[in-house]
Amino acid sequence: MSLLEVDRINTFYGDSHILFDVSLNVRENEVVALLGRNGAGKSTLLKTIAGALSPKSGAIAFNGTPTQHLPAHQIARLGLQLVPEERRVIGGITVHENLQLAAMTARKPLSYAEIYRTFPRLDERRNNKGRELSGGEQQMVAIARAMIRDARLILLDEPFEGLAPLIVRDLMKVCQDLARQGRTIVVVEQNVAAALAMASRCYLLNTGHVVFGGSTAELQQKPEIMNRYLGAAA
Ligand SMILES: Nc1ncnc2c1ncn2[C@@H]1O[C@H](COP(=O)(O)OP(=O)(O)OP(=O)(O)O)[C@@H](O)[C@H]1O
Repeated sequence: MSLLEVDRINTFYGDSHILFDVSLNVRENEVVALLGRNGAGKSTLLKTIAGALSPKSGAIAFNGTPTQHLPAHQIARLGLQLVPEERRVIGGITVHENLQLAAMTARKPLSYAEIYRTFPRLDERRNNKGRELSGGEQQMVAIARAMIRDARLILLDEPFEGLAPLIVRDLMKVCQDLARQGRTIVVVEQNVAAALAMASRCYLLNTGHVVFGGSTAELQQKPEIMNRYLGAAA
């Protein structure tokens, strides 16, 4: 059974129709990439899955539970966490306090030791304020917050944006380790090479339609699709 099943959803902003009959599925322990040009609808799709937006039609099931009519906080409690593009690390409190805040809203929080084992850099910086962190460290806090809430499925919206290549490499490894430890990841990323390197499957969106769904190896063997829908980014 799939951990996440999205079946022909249609999402609107007011009168603007953004997602058209979008379907996808994600199995446990996978890293799945969502690719597409700016404005293709990738963030809208993540927000719809996380319950921040409600689809006008279609169905979403997380771990067998229909979620398309549930509010975001209830979906989060089922074990699905969205790490938004803007990261939302609180600048005036320390790294550890940011994690404590996340743990407070968890049903069964993970131990801090486990988080700091995954992110030794955050252990070193645990007493630093959020605003003192680099972009990469802030992204680590954002992912660590989803982890501490013991999320089974983590949706990452452009996690590598603005980060140096070495940090991107470290974060890619963390994401793959999380999948090996039993978590599942859906990642939206403009850095197509990084996304394809860490994911086993991918979906390609174009103006709100899924135009490809399959293994990353399969996509890489179709340069015409890569060029047509990803252009220079590929
Ligand atoms: N709050 C909003 N209100 C109205 N339209 C929106 C809103 N947010 C996004 N859109 C529109 O929805 C479409 C899809 O945007 P979305 O952010 O999902 O794309 P994306 O693939 O994630 O692109 P990007 O990489 O630029 O974030 C775009 O045409 C965008 O202008």
